[in-house]
Amino acid sequence: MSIRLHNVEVNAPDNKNKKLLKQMDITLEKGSITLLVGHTGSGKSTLLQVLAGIVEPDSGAIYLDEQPMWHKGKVAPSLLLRLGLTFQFPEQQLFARSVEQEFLYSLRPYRLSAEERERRIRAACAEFDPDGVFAMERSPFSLSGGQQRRLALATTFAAAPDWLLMDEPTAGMEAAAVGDLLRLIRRSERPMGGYVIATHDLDTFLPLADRVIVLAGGAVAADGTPEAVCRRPELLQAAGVGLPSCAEAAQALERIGGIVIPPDTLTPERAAAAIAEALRARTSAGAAAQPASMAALAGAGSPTWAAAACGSAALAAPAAAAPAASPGAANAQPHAAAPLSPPFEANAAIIADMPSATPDVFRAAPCAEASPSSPGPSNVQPSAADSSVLPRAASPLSSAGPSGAMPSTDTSPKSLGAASVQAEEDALPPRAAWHRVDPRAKWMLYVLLVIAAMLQHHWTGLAAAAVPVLLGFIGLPRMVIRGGVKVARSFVIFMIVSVALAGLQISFEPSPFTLGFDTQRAAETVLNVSRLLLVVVAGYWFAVTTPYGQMVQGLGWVLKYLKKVKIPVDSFALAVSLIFRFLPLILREWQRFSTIVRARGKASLRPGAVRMRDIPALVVPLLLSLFYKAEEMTMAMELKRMGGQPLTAQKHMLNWAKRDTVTVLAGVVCFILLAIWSGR
Ligand SMILES: Nc1ncnc2c1ncn2[C@@H]1O[C@H](COP(=O)(O)OP(=O)(O)OP(=O)(O)O)[C@@H](O)[C@H]1O
Repeated sequence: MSIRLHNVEVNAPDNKNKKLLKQMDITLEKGSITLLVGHTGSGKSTLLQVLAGIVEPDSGAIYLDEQPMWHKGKVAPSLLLRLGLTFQFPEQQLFARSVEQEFLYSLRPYRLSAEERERRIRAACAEFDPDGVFAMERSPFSLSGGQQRRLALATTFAAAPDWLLMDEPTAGMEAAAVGDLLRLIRRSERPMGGYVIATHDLDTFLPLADRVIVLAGGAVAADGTPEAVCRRPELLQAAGVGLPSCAEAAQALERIGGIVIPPDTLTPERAAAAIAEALRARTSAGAAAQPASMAALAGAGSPTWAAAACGSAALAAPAAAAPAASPGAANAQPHAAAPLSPPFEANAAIIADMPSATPDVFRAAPCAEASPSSPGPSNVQPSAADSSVLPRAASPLSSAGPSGAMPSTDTSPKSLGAASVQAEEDALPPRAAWHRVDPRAKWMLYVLLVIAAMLQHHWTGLAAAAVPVLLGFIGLPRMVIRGGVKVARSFVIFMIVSVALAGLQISFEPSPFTLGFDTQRAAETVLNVSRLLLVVVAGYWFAVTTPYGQMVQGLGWVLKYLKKVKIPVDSFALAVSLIFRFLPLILREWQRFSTIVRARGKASLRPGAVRMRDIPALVVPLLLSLFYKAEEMTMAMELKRMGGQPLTAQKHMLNWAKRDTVTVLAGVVCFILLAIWSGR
């Protein structure tokens, strides 16, 4: 079973001109372990969410076993059941009242027998909870961060999906837990799918992987075996990834000790073997510079594994340097004499084709090193030794067809640098014009429009009052407008219930009782509640166009005149601004829960939707988030006051401009017109 992405592109939800993923053409073959690496913000999590059927591509298509994943904005549950995603932060995916409920929520879509469920929970706990902290009745929120990460992994592993997609699985985990996870991945057979792991932890995962996809600015910058990618350290560095420790140590060894070993010895054991072999070759060639090299190596604080590997061979080496006389010693030439030993030149040439080549190129690379025609010794990059050191599944790349081809992106370090600068520019949030307006002007506009709306007693007046409010949303990101529609939709349900109750007439005479509906009273209620709806929409506009700090300052400024007459306005300002701040928070929490329901509950829903039956479960995490946020805000407020400057006095941060005067004047004109209208 394969996952295939064909020309997949994903736009930022709030800015369709910003591409989070560009032209992704990737095939992940079954049995494979693929790493997604890249600078922070390069698109790893987004790609994982696309693979998991959580984010729908804006263009292109994704196939699971050649079946299109998305159909009319949804993914079929049968496909979702084959995909398991662990999120970057465990708190993004845990929500239940107890550890047991977490497991049951993940396993429910699989409709297992009670015994099988029990067996899987026990097996997962045995793997991920060696200390026995997962008491079934315990709240997941009482676990430490690392324990939460283990629980998140345990619930996903218990579901045993074909494809395990893990976002930074080792973040916040101690070494022992990382070791447990690696053992589990190595041990598990995965005939139907594979692993895709987004990570910055190259040391841990490179030795395990079959394939590494390097992302930069939302595009594939390099794609190949771990060894092939390590042989192009400049690509990794240009993509902002950094090098695994072994590759760094190999560079240091060459720089300081003049000892060349391949940069793709991915484990300490392989690196040590390569160093020992290089030293043996040098000794046998009569080279004499080793003691000096070793002293330099030790003085430079090189990794202890390198020093240990050099150990006795170094002491036995002759004192005088000698040119590499035999072909077997070619790899031991000092860097100054030969910047790249012959095998490295060969590799560089092969991998220089990487961007436009198929993954076959990367498979070919290790073989090229061992080619009999190669002037270098086979011990430089022991491809045969690779498999003996780290047994792994047959490389999925060996069967990669044209669909696995990499996009013909220019991945020279220079262009990657340019791509990351471009990506940073793209990442700047779109500045809606309203964000630049002084919050005091927005407060005044808001108050004027709300009072004008409340003055209206007829539908025409209310419709006229709605016009300036709705005009305020022009130019705001689509995501914000969608959020507003959601708020309004919930309010409309409240309206329908209110109107139905207001119009309902129950009379008990004559007996038993008669049921009627007073349309006039219902119509009055519709008008009243619609006025309220307009106030809510205006409040939402104000909240989404005003950063929190500005809102508090603006409100403080409005209220400071009351303060002069000894009215305590600080707490009022805080309370009002918190209410505004919580609206977007609730929307965000809703989005998070929708993601959990689709990823863990395997619900075939459109992004942003939540099943009715999951709503009770949403209440607890929502309240918790609100409490956390409130606590954070309280602390921030306290800190701000520590300088002895109350919030309401921060007027100097605000800057009144001509556009603010125009905004207030426009509000005054609207207010006067609407007030006249309401009096007709
Ligand atoms: N909902 C969103 N709206 C706008 N931009 C977004 C959204 N989600 C992600 N992005 C942007 O998309 C880019 C890729 O984000 P993503 O989380 O995929 O990166 P990443 O490689 O996983 O980063 P990290 O290593 O820090 O987790 C970032 O620039 C991020 O700011």
